[in-house]
Amino acid sequence: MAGTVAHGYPIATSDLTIEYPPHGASPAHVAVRGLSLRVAPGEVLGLLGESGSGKSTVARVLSAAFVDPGPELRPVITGGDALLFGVSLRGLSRRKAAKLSFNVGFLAQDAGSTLDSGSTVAELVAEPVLRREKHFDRRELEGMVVTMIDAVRLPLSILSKFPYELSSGQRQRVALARALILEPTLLIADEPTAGVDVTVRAAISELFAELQRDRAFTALVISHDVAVLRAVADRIAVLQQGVLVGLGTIDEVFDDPSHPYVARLAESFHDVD
Ligand SMILES: Nc1ncnc2c1ncn2[C@@H]1O[C@H](COP(=O)(O)OP(=O)(O)OP(=O)(O)O)[C@@H](O)[C@H]1O
Repeated sequence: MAGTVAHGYPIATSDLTIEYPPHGASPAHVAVRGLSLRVAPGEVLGLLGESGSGKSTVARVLSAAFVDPGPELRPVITGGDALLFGVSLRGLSRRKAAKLSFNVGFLAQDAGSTLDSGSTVAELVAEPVLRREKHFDRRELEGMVVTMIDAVRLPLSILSKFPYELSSGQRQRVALARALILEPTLLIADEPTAGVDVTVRAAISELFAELQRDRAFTALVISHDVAVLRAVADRIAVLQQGVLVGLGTIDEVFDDPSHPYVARLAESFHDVD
């Protein structure tokens, strides 16, 4: 990619360096260094790496135009660039951010377990639409909510329930419905199976893959779980200590690991196979 960033890709980063500025007694911290990636339309790229490797930092930078993580968590691009649909995220104007937000959905880490406990499922799934357009036609919205609940394979009887009345898998399905109701062309999903019982993780991954096939959205899926990425991702990017150490299909990356960390990962993965 030689330093230039391609236009038209849902996600393109070029030599991207991301830093957390100094905060109180903590010095500045470079969390991602020189990351160059492209995600093609309709592709699902999995971002894999151990805890602290920089996965969430990438997600935060890519979604910063729509979700402000708060001053302590706000990472800054200090080198290279990141583009969404050809729009640079460095010095993004409000107008461009608003325009991008029509195309990009974000599924935050723990989205299922942080649903507002005072709202019903119907209200929770309708909320992103009403946030964008306060006076959206109620009848049409009801139809959209029902379609979405059906799409995430939940029974309609769940619409009047509150999050605490649901299982972890059901809550995560509600979170997915909220992320997809605005029909984003790009979805950034940070650990879509976090907070979900181990027994239903595979079901959530399969549901994600099915929804992606039906709706053909592009996605960046962050996970430390190879099984999740095997179910949903076309290619994976492996991060270690903020540096890209592997990129390709899962088999390409693990069958020919050019980096010792990836080789170790591949070994541990084959052990459990
Ligand atoms: N708000 C912050 N201020 C300073 N440093 C931070 C901040 N958040 C994360 N970091 C540091 O940046 C690095 C990358 O963290 P990040 O949360 O992106 O990792 P991760 O791969 O998503 O980890 P996990 O899988 O545990 O969520 C880590 O070294 C972490 O300590």
